[in-house]
Amino acid sequence: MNFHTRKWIKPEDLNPNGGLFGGSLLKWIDEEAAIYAIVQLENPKVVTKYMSEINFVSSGKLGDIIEMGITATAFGTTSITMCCEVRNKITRKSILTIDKIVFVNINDYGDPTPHGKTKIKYIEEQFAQEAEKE
Ligand SMILES: CC(=O)SCCNC(=O)CCNC(=O)[C@H](O)C(C)(C)COP(=O)(O)OP(=O)(O)OC[C@H]1O[C@@H](n2cnc3c(N)ncnc32)[C@H](O)[C@@H]1OP(=O)(O)O
Repeated sequence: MNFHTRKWIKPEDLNPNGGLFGGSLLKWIDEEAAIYAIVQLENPKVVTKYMSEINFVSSGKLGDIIEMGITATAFGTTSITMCCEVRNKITRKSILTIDKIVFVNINDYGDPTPHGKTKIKYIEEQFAQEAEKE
């Protein structure tokens, strides 16, 4: 799993007890998963359909640097399924895991639409292929 996006935990991200607010984390994950799905399916119109159990493994605190990792585990006809882990960038301690996040590829009317993708696209491979064509 590649960990791309990093966040620096700031005062506005905390809950009243001083730990990282779970709602903030989920908002970041939903956006991260949306971006991942948009890139993989090559369509900006994707929606969150389903999230499995969310395991808040350990808490984040003020000043922590965390990183989010998402990877595709299955490509359906109109859907893409991903798993997610958030961890402390310095200690590598796991903060959260989600086994299954499903996004659906939609058309202009909001209806599920086949995306035609079957495997993970790696940006490096795409650049290499484009360079070969030139
Ligand atoms: C990034 C964001 O903030 S998006 C905002 C939050 N999300 C939303 O507002 C989405 C609201 N939901 C919807 O609009 C609709 O439910 C839709 C368009 C996503 C799907 O409509 P549905 O009628 O359920 O579609 P349908 O039954 O054809 O299923 C579509 C795909 O989702 C999958 N799916 C449906 N329900 C589930 C579920 N509970 N769990 C896992 N996958 C599911 C199906 O298997 C199908 O995948 P496939 O084509 O790869 O086999």
